[in-house]
Formats: sequence, structure tokens, C-alpha cells
Amino acid sequence: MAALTEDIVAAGRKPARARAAAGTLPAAAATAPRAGSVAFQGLGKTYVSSTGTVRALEAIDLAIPAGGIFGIIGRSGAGKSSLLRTINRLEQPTEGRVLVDGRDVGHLDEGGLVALRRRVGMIFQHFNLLSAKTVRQNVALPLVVAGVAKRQIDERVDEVLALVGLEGKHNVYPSRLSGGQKQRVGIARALVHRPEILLCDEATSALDPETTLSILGLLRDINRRLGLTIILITHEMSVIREICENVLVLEQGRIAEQGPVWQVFGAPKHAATRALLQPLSREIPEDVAARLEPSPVAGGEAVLEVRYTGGEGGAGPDLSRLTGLLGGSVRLLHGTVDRIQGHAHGTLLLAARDVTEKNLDALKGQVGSTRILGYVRRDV
Ligand SMILES: Nc1ncnc2c1ncn2[C@@H]1O[C@H](COP(=O)(O)OP(=O)(O)OP(=O)(O)O)[C@@H](O)[C@H]1O
Repeated sequence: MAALTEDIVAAGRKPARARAAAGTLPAAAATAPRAGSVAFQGLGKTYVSSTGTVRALEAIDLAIPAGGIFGIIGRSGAGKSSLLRTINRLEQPTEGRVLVDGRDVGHLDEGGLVALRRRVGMIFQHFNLLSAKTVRQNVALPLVVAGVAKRQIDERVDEVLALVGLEGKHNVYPSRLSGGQKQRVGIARALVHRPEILLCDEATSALDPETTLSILGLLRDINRRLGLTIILITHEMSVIREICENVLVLEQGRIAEQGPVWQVFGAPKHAATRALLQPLSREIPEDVAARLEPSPVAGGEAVLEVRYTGGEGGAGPDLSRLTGLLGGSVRLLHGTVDRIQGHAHGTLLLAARDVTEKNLDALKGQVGSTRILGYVRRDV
């Protein structure tokens, strides 16, 4: 909480040069040209403490365009928080630089840093609300610290609480709110200064699946309605799949891979990505796995795993074509079809009677990867 309060106070504190503008709120983002791009150039971060040295980030080069929802994923300790926190300079890089709308945040003076932190809102895994203050007081805090007039504060607090669906909760204390409602207060507070960028630090990790979906829906809605850039870090691929357009996979402080979510999910190149995707992929059903035999069975079938990724237009697998390529006698044992950004991808488990090297090769040319998992008798 101390860190958050410092952040809010720092964002609200008026530098000497900005005092003339005190008491006013910034203009609505909708009327300003689109802003909110972030770039990392040759970024590195080393922590030095009494217990030793940790190389947290190494050679990060990345451009995040304005207006989208960008996900950063990685296992625990991969460097996600360190990277996110360099954007609003809660963390200083050891090498390289961070540009927000082309401006090096490392060169900002005190006034520039205050302005930056108003442009970059942040929400947290554990919400970081002040328990002794009501919802209204929590949301109003950054504006109070900035010296905004009471009437304007009241108007803005009403606006953002309506935006996050918390009308009527003004005078409630955080202890009386559910986790999802607390995060909505956190989002409202992060939006009071009309930021162009919203940083989300594991914002749904403390929430149950249903509440997670509602908060992700709210973030998507805010992104569309306000046009602000959302950058989120998570260790859950399901969060990335739900709302992100582009994703960066971090592994041991380095970029493992990056790209549009449908591409990274459909054809993961790095072992770290495949490991993170594992919880989303369905295993072979137990009853099928129990009957698999390592070599062909007389009168039986080969069991094929076919992974496909739809190209432009999002077409799913053409089943009649698959059947034709496999010689006609094909049964569908199991399958998943997911759609990400309009691209279908998934895995089919097929049992086919007449599988040859030739028709397997033809199949590989038509879909993603194909492999024989084993053989079964006809009764599976
Ligand atoms: N203040 C610090 N002092 C020393 N080491 C640190 C500090 N902050 C982070 N680290 C180390 O830097 C590495 C990256 O940490 P970071 O918190 O950025 O990773 P993360 O991917 O966000 O992890 P998690 O998902 O567990 O929060 C880890 O090895 C961590 O122990």
C-alpha cells in the first residue's frame, strides 16, 4: 500500500511549473490525438542487493502501439513486473530506455514525472485500496492530491464510478465489497486523471474465474470506449486469450517470442510458450489413451492428432477435405475449436482406417502438424 500511496501522491503532486494549472482536470482523451504508445529499446535491468545480483531483464526491444490491449506473459520471476514498472518509472532500467509517445521517460524531471504518472494509470493484483476510506474517497484521492476543485472531483468521481458499474457505492468501505468490486474501484481510481495508458499488474490473479471474466470484459469495454492503451501482465494464457491483441512471452528476462495472439497461440515457437499454453490444451481423453496400442492392429484404425491454425478469414478445418485426404473412413474421437481474433485453431483427434505415409504428408500440407498417436481397435 505504501508504494501505491506514494505513486498516487507522486502523480498528484504539483511541480512548481504546473501550479498555475492547478484545480483543473485534463481534457477528455476522446478529443486529443491518439496517444499511448510505448517502446523499449535495448532495455536491461539488474538488481543488486545484499543477497546478490539478479539479472531481471536483458536486451528488450519492443514497440507497443497506441490504443490496443497488449499482454506480457511469463512464468514467475520472468521479469514481467520489472518490465511493466519501467513504463511509469517505478523501476529504473540499468541499460536502454523506455519511450512513451517517443519521449524518453528516463530524462523526465520532477514535473515531467508527475505528468507521466497522470498519463499512465495502474491497477494491482490486490487492489491497493485504502481501507479507512470510502469508495468515493479512494477514487477521489489522486484528484484531491492534485488540488482539483471539489465540484470537479465530485463530477469526475460520479463519471468513473458509473463507467465501472459502481453507481450507488460511493459511501461504502472496501471491506464491504467483493473482490471484483474492489478491482472496479481500483480501475475507477486509475482512470480519474484520464490516462492514455493503463498498466494492469496481475489485475485478475486474485479473482475467481467468473469475476475475472467480468473484469476483463470491463477492461475491453474501457479500451474501446476511451481508446486508451492497456498493457497487462499475467501468468495465465486464458487472460491473454480473452482480451489481448498482441502478446509478448518473457522467459528469464528475455523475449521468447511476440506477435498477434492468434499466431503465438496457434503456432508457439518457444518451449516457454508451449509450457504456458499447456493448461489450455485438452489432453487425450483417458478412455482413448488407455486403448492406444503402439503398433497397427488388424482391422483397427490409426489415431491421429491434427493441430490446425486458420489463416486469414479464420476458416476452420475443412472436414470433407480431411476425410478425402485420409481415404474416406474417418471418425472424430475428440476435438477443440477455439476462435482467437477471428482465427480458428485447435486440435482434432481422428481415427482413420487407411493411413499411409502419402496421405499423412498430404494432410500435413493442408493443416498444421499431424502425428500418429497410436492404434486402436474399431470399438473405441
Ligand atoms: N527489488 C528487487 N530486488 C532484487 N531482486 C528483485 C527485485 N525485484 C525483482 N527481483 C528479481 O528479479 C526477477 C524478476 O522479477 P519480477 O518480479 O520482475 O518477475 P515476474 O515475472 O513479475 O514474477 P512474478 O510473476 O512472480 O511476480 C526475479 O528473479 C526477482 O526475484
